[in-house]
Amino acid sequence: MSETVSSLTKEATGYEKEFSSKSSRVLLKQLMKRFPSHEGGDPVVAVNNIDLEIKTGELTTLLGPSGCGKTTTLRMVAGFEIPTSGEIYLGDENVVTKAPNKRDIAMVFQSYALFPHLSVYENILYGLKLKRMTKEQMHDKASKVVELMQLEPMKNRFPNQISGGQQQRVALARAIVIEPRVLLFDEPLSNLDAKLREYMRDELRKLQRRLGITSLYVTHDQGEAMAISDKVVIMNSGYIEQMGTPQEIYEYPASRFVANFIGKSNFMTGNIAAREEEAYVVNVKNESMKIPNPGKQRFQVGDQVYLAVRPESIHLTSCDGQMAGEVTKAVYFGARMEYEVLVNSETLFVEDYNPQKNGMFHEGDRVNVQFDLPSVRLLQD
Ligand SMILES: Nc1ncnc2c1ncn2[C@@H]1O[C@H](COP(=O)(O)OP(=O)(O)OP(=O)(O)O)[C@@H](O)[C@H]1O
Repeated sequence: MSETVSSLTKEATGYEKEFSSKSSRVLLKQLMKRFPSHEGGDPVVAVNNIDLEIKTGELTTLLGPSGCGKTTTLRMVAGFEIPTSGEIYLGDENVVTKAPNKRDIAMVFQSYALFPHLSVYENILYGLKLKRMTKEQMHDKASKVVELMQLEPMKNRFPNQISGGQQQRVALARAIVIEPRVLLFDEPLSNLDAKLREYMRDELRKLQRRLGITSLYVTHDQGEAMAISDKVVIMNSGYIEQMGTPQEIYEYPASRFVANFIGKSNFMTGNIAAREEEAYVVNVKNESMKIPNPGKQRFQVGDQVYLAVRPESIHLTSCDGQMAGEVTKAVYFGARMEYEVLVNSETLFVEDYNPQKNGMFHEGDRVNVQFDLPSVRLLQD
């Protein structure tokens, strides 16, 4: 493992200067993919008229449950799948009709897809053979990437003689050596164990930032998406549910689907009782709560809404609170406590990240529940 954990991104090698001028934005316009049904039923709409822009140098992640259309979108950008309709721009050029190898894109796969009969160095050199270059230029570029990715000690080994993490670094080196305009990642870390995965995730992000490569990344792992992305795109049944920075998506989810997909959330139903300049008054069961309005929502009096409350935005106290409840479950995790609390016949999930200071409660305890009102979100669906 020592070779694997040596940093991918040591001091600048000068390579990044050559690279950065090649980056460019990706624009998807009304992109759609419909697959014919295999069993004579309705066709499958895998991607449903999506619009998406990935700015130059940004890393955007497609995140969503299995079957939501992430991989199909990525494959259309790569040119492996032909869209039913819509446009794909790389820079200012619509590349929809271009073959994959003419798009100036490189892809990193979950399976690494290295050539087993070629050494690490030959694998990296391989992509350059398709370019019009002298041997000297090819070796110059390959050597720079070997240095950048710290693959020198293993450059003469074959893929089966290095670890999974090292193989993925070679796959990444092979992708960046051709200096593509755009880098595509299809669940690149899924085959690695949890610790290495986290390490590689951070290294990959550092490298991507340093080289400024416009990147589109597919994962179903929300932690990975939050950690590496400039923007996260949440997909659901072929649609884009929401896109934004990780913080926007977490703090301002646009729907219950997003609030539940990124992190956990409690949902309580309520009715808008009054609208004030800076807040909504919402009736929840027999209580009334004043929720500060962050300015993005427009509800009318009488509207039914869902109050989305993150588990860490609910505090338990033995003193004053907004509602009374009973602890039905209490689990100690050291750095945090997790509780289930029965309030007005609904169970709320609560996390306390400072239990030593805030005090611990036990199953059966009567508690008062305090909501951190500025972080409560009102959602319509
Ligand atoms: N070649 C195909 N023929 C028919 N249907 C397909 C084909 N490829 C994908 N689909 C369907 O299109 C939908 C989207 O699939 P896609 O692989 O893009 O989802 P995904 O979000 O990447 O899922 P996962 O996380 O499981 O890889 C699914 O319903 C899938 O069954």
